[in-house]
Amino acid sequence: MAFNLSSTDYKSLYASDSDALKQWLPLAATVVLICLSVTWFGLVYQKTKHPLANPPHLFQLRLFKQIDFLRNGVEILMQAKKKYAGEPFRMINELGELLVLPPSHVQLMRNEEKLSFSKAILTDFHGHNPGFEPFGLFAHDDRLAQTVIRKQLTRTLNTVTQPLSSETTFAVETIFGNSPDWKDVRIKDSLLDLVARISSRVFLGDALCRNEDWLKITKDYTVDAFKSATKMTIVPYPLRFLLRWFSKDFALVSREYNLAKEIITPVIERRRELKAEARSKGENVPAYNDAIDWVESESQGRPYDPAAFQLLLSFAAIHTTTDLLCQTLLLLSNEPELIAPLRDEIINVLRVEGWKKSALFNMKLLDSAIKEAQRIKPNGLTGMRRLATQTVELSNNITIHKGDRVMVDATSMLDPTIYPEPEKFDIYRFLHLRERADFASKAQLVATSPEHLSFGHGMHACPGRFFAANEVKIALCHLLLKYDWKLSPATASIKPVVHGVSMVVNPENRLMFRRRKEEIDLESLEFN
Ligand code: HEM
Repeated sequence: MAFNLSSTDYKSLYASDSDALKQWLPLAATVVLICLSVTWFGLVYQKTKHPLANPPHLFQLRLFKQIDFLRNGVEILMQAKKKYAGEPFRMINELGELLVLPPSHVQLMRNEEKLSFSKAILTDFHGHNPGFEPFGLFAHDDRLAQTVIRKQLTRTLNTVTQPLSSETTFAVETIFGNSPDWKDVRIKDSLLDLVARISSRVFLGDALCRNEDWLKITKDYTVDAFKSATKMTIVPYPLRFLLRWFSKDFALVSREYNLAKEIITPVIERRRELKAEARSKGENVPAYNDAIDWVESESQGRPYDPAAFQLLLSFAAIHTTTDLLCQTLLLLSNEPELIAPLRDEIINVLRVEGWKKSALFNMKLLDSAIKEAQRIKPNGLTGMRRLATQTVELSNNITIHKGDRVMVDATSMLDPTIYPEPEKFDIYRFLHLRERADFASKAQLVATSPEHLSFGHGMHACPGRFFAANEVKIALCHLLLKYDWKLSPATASIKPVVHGVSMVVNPENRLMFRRRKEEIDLESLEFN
């Protein structure tokens, strides 16, 4: 999952809540002055020997470096990478201090149990606060969510193709309509709606996936939680408790969490009743093919928080998948001649195989195009976020101290020695790389490697990537066969919005589309 916000979100991040804080300013100023000196000395004289790439000036607040990083992160990272060639270095990013390991260290740290992804998320998203329960669940020792995704969702992927495709039919028609005339749309909004609807079909079943209140929460929670969490991070530690009481963003996150509970709890209670009733009558216990049921069975009666579980899925899945789908469609609309070979492949495969398990696997050019879209705009230039839960000695004498936040330099995805002409969107790139013995195992969309870190790598590599890959492919089958696409004249550039070293599709980008007659009826295809 990539944890990114749009430019609009960042603007409001620094704008709101100032009124409530004004009355606390005298106290704040005193505490800040004390923090300031402590922070500076703390930052510069660290226990670690790794150099700090962007140290604050004498008595400069770390907050200013964090804001500076949001604006100039790419430059700071690239200069540090050059200066400390191949060596680890520290950097102040928007969340605080970070140890950046060079790409050569990916294999050393990928399966290190003392480097925890979920604890990093728990810390960065302040998961102990009310409304932030999903992040607590994320980092729970029993790893319930990770297990449900690995054991249930991924293993039964072929059984969700049918609901995914059926819901895509409904969602695409609702969102894009059937007009043969060209229309213009802010594409990210439309695709966010599409992904929210079809993911919710699999996560919550058919009773809730068209519930507008839920659809709003599943889209908004991630953005609002991210905003509040970042705000919490940039406020000095001793003042954070004030945000909990006075921040409107915090109140919003709590409201969304409570509303999610109100929506989900009755459905779960009803299902539990129906199951108990069936058991008592000795009848077949009703089963549902969705994440509500999977987590019920995986938890084996242990108490867990269903709303937190669903919001965790929303957080991990909705914006990340939207960004990838949107990036792929933008790049294709920028060069519409690339759409024809993809359509041909989709038609040829579906005509022979229908929606059978192997069909999506056999759309190899589509797979390559999506992976290439992900490579050309990685979700960040650093990856594999980790928190050291204990001190770790990597085998090359690098010490990572307990409590260190660690990431890896992920710029390999744009490295011309690995990917010639890295700025070129070559939809055949990974298809051809499948034929190279040294790259064959790394060339599929779901494969992770040090050369392509968009889904991370190692023991914490994204467990939802198999589902995300299928979902993006199914969505593209519908979107490419049913519509023509081109850039809107209102879209001067499809460059992403960059904050720090994170990159997201520009939410202002617009596309034009018109209904075309699809060569095959996607609704009438066989599923088995
Ligand atoms: C294009 C879509 C997606 C992208 C780009 C993405 C990316 C990532 C990344 C980069 C990580 C961290 C991996 C690491 O650091 O090694 C991650 C972890 C994770 N992702 Fe995804 N993700 C996507 C979709 C999904 C979906 C659909 C789900 C759920 C169904 C999901 C669930 C998770 C979970 C639970 C983790 C934590 C794994 C752990 O704690 O070990 N992701 N994802």
